[in-house]
Amino acid sequence: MPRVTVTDSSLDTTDAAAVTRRIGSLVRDARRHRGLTQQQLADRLGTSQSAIARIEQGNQNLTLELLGRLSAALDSELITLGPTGPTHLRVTGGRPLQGSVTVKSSKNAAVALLCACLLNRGRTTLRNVARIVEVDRILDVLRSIGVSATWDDAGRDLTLVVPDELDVAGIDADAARRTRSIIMFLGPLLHRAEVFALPYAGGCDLGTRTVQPHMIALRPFGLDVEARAGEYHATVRPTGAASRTVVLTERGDTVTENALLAAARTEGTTTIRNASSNYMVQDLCLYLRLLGVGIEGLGTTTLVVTGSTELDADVDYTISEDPVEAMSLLTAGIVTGSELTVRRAPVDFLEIELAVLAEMGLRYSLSPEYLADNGHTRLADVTISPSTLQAPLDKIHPMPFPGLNIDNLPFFAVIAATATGSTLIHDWVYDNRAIHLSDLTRLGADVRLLDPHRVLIDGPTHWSSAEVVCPPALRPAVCILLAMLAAKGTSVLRNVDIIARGYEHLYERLVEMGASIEVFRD
Ligand SMILES: CC(=O)N[C@H]1[C@@H](OP(=O)(O)OP(=O)(O)OC[C@H]2O[C@@H](n3ccc(=O)[nH]c3=O)[C@H](O)[C@@H]2O)O[C@H](CO)[C@@H](O)[C@@H]1O
Ligand SMILES: C=C(OP(=O)(O)O)C(=O)O
Repeated sequence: MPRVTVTDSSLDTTDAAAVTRRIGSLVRDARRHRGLTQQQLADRLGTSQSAIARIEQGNQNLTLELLGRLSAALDSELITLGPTGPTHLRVTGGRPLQGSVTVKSSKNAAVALLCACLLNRGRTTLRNVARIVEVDRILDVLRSIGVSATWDDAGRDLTLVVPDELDVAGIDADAARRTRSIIMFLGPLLHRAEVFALPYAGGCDLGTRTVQPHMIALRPFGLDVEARAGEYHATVRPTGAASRTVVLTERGDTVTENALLAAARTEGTTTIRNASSNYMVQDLCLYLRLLGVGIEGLGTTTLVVTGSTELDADVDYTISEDPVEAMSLLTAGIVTGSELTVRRAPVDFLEIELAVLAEMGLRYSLSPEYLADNGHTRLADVTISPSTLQAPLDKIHPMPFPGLNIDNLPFFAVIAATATGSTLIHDWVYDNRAIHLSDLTRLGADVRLLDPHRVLIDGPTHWSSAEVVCPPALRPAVCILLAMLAAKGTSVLRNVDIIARGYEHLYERLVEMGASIEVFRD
């Protein structure tokens, strides 16, 4: 959440009216972020709606006392004295978890759908949106170009309305540069402007992640992109073709989504070959169908899209459950030897993972399947029991869906460390993700990096507590936390802010299942 930071020097020089206006806009953003109306915030403060309106417009003198009450009412620090430090965790492990936990909706579908709303002239309501930093970053970017985004009172459903004219030049470049998903603005924006610029895409530190497949995929739609001075400079020259075939050079998830977003508002038929059929792509296809886009081949590697230049529908879409969250929660239970139920697990996208775990000796049962609220994705409750695990005979490696999900691969490292024998984990996809797994040695695991893509893990591990700085990558960071839950004694995980990029209330939910995790700052 943005906040005003007051230092001695800024107090001397800052124009008071400008600060009041800035705080007013922070109050408005924080209120909307919490899904509150002005009246609801006024009720919390015991004041009137018109007083809140004045504060938000920067027309109200603000005392420190009032700021404190506003911060408390919004559960958000609006003003800080000096820079705030990073967040750390103190984890006392070595005890089993118990009970049940419900999987939240996926980060990766949420970001795709937030980009997709740019195609719709009507209202988009996304339901069951995960409250994670990655969503906030895309929302910051969308709002900066003029999109209205409002949370409902419970803060779960998000309504997006896109204006006729977007202010692409006013884009919040800071927020944009911190997410890779900004690359998915190319597909929708190519319908809106002939020339535009976007900041370079960022994201986790996983080594080089190419954007070239996106450029190749969007060329048949007339998009030409030149990367210079930290920006993608896009030029669009409509091709006039009645139909087109896009052959993806990589079966990537976001590149498939970009091609879908471009095809959705392009008249005629687009055939996308070597398409990813992963979970976020399926969520996106289901949403686009609600907008009136024809899509055949859902769940396969050939998608045939019948687009329309005008997409104007008021739609509600409920984002499906996150297979990577489900895998994270299952891993928490497995490595702590727990009896635990993970509810609403999208088994559609966990089948290989569960089959590998069964081979390793995991005892688990599945409830009868039921459908997610999107009416499509198969869910089940997975109950795991304490099990003695053996290393698998073959290496564990990811493949595009329906293979083992690359984002689930790091969790197999922690699980393999608890199993007897040697497990080879081969991450052929990312240059830098496997490297972060060697941090598990700090907690006693025998993890050998054979080369940047392969780690050999010998178990079982006698976990020991340690102090570790969080790796700068989301999944490996969570893996270290889960290993700390397995390790007897008190561990400290430093600089955990990255975890909030993709997980909502992870620590609180683990604590509800019996984990001992304390959040602290320096
Ligand atoms: C927002 C989002 O949805 N992010 C997901 C998406 O990122 P995203 O779609 O951005 O993934 P990338 O394009 O970075 O692809 C991941 C890596 O795999 C390589 N590659 C990919 C496909 C292929 O057929 N061949 C190949 O070599 C790419 O060169 C790259 O190095 O997909 C990744 C791979 O599933 C996931 O880790 C990310 O969580
Ligand atoms: C790599 C990941 O995401 P992103 O594409 O957002 O960096 C991830 O979710 O693990």
